Amino acid sequence: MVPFKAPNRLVPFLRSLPRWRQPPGLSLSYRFISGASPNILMEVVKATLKRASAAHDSVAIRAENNCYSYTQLVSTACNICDQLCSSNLSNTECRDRTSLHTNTESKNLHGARVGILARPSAEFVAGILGTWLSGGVAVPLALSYPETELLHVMNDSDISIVLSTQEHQELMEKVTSKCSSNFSLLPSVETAGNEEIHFISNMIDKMNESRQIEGEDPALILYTSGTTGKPKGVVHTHKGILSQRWRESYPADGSKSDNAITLFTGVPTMYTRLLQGYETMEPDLKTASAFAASQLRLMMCGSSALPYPVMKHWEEITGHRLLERYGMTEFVMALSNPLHGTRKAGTVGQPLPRVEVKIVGEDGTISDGVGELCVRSPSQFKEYWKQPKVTQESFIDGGFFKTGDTVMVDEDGYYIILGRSNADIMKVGGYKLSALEIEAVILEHPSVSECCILGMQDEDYGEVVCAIIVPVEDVKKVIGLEELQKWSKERLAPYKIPTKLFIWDAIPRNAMGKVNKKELKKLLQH
Ligand SMILES: Nc1ncnc2c1ncn2[C@@H]1O[C@H](COP(=O)(O)OP(=O)(O)OP(=O)(O)O)[C@@H](O)[C@H]1O
Repeated sequence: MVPFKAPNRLVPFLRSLPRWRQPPGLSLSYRFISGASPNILMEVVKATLKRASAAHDSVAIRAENNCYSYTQLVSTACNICDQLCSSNLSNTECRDRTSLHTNTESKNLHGARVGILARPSAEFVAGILGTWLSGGVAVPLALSYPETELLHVMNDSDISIVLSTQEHQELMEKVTSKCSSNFSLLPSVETAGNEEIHFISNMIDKMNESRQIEGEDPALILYTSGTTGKPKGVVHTHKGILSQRWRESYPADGSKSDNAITLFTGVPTMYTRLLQGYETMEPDLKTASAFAASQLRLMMCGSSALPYPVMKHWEEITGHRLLERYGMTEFVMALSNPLHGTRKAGTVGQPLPRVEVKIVGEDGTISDGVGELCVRSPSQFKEYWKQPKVTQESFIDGGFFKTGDTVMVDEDGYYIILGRSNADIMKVGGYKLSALEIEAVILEHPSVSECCILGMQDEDYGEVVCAIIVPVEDVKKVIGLEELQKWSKERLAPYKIPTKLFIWDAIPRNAMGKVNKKELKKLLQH
């Protein structure tokens, strides 16, 4: 459980990266400059540059046992910017290819898309910064994507150039050649000298004068996980990213060193895997791992429902009650259990500051019961890339985004995610059932390791409740349908009890550890 290295003070732009870009192994520290006006060139980049200038030696990123200073990060980003602006981009109006060092304003990719494929590393962060410096729009590419998925994202977002590291060079050269984009190696982040420090302060002056990029301009295109269909490109603006800036929430009381790792965030599958790893450890390693985890300030979880047994087990071992929250690629975070106060299992807490929510019933009216969650937030995306119709259909009056998730609010005002309206809400003989509710109950069974509930088509009932179960390893007796029904009967209403059961070795999951239920249904129905 120990090997994760997590951010202690997060640089805000990293918060905007997809969660598969923030796994264990990457940590960074941050002290941010506040009070900047929101409508000038790339506030996040500027703040990082300022930080580099004011405290060039302080650690910006820790990854894979190395520390990288702000100066190292920024000077590499500047090199990348140079590299991008001097590359021969086929579909980019790169007006001027003069050196960035001599003329910042004339260098601009004018919103050309730059794909970035690299492990979570200083190079990845420098790639994002360098892209923004050059006036490009960053499109992070998932390492786990097979070639077809990469091609979908690259063609869809019309990527001009892909930045990647040597280890992925062969693959990416092949893929880029198939979609007529260019390939370029990301330089490694290395030590910078005093000249660079001088250069950085010049850069800040130049950027302060510049008005090339406005807050409303696209900064990032994040592709959704593709749990419910082909991944869509979610366009985030510079202004939207800025609105996620973390305040100085970590008190500078000297109780922790600057380099202390204090925070970890993961998806439920990561915690499940960490717990599985923990179970196989020798006692000494178990103790050391549990202690190290207990020293963190905060541990969070999101992206799909956190099974209660995982939450409970994690708390028993590390002392951390996981803070569960709810977000989407489209607006990053919206609902969260509190930092201080009660973290209620099975809920995702309440709206974060400046986030407004509505629950809309099937008849389109505002409901205080069960309905679709609609969200309006300052960190909201601008549009789906090249999908104006889908974008338009995704909002209701007043600019509230339709999440497609069915929710309800409990007696304390905490939100409960009942699931994706089109995949997790089953219609069984006139009842509407939440697959997530049933999964949560079955996961409590001691011989169940993973569970997925699906509504399978049925002539009589419309749908019937079907369970796919992965048994815990070395279980003496694999659970059968009879035992499953007995367990469920004591905990669920009769119409929620599964009537079909599949026992599998593993449940297929995407890069985010999520199950594509639509695909699974198709598979099972054939
Ligand atoms: N804490 C949570 N509990 C339950 N579900 C969650 C939680 N956090 C996020 N989700 C689910 O994840 C969804 C957002 O995921 P994301 O933006 O990564 O794309 P995706 O929905 O998985 O993929 P796609 O949009 O391509 O189908 C939410 O709409 C919600 O269904």
